[in-house]
Amino acid sequence: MEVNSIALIGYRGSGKTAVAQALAARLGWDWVDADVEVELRAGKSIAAIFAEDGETRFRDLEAIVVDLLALRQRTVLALGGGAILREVNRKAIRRCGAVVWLQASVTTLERRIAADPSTAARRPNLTASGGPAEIPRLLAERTPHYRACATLEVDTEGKTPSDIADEIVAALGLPSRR
Ligand SMILES: Nc1ncnc2c1ncn2[C@@H]1O[C@H](COP(=O)(O)OP(=O)(O)O)[C@@H](O)[C@H]1O
Ligand SMILES: O=C(O)C1=C[C@@H](OP(=O)(O)O)[C@@H](O)[C@H](O)C1
Ligand SMILES: [Mg+2]
Repeated sequence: MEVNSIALIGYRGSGKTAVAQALAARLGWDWVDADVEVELRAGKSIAAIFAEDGETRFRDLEAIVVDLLALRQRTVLALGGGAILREVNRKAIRRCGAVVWLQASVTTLERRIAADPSTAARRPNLTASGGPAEIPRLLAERTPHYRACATLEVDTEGKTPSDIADEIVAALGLPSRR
């Protein structure tokens, strides 16, 4: 099957947003971030949606956005880390030509999340503990879903987003502009 769209999945901090931009530049495609689209629809940040309307409202908006974005052609789609939680989203994601699971260790995820200035607005606590403590359990819970959706798995440890974009282009056999 010809690959005419790519979805990036993986835990928070795996690099979906950063790699989507690098990958789209290689391919001459558009890129889009599901979290940005949710914020535009809600007219507020993800942290504000969680605080004022609750996580379920965020997940409902995310499902609408995923359904629409999965129809795009020549687009790299950066999903939120929890987009794979709903079966309806997993079905939509599988409609993309390729689904790439970006992987990193818990330590690396923790470090990237803590250093990212967008974390305060985009990554509210998902459990009562919140913070780094929730990562190992949620990653373990979500891993079967990432695995079930992915058509390609990429280890991001020690690689830059640019390296990772090159690796994906090569693995999918797509023509690169570089
Ligand atoms: N391969 C990488 N190596 C080092 N830092 C990275 C890498 N990928 C992403 N980052 C950084 O980690 C943070 C989270 O990346 P982001 O792309 O927002 O992840 P995600 O969208 O999967 O949550 C950002 O500050 C980003 O610049
Ligand atoms: O893992 C999650 O459930 C979430 C991940 C975030 O996206 P990133 O994976 O881009 O950080 C964002 O969608 C929201 O905070 C929920
Ligand atoms: Mg992101």
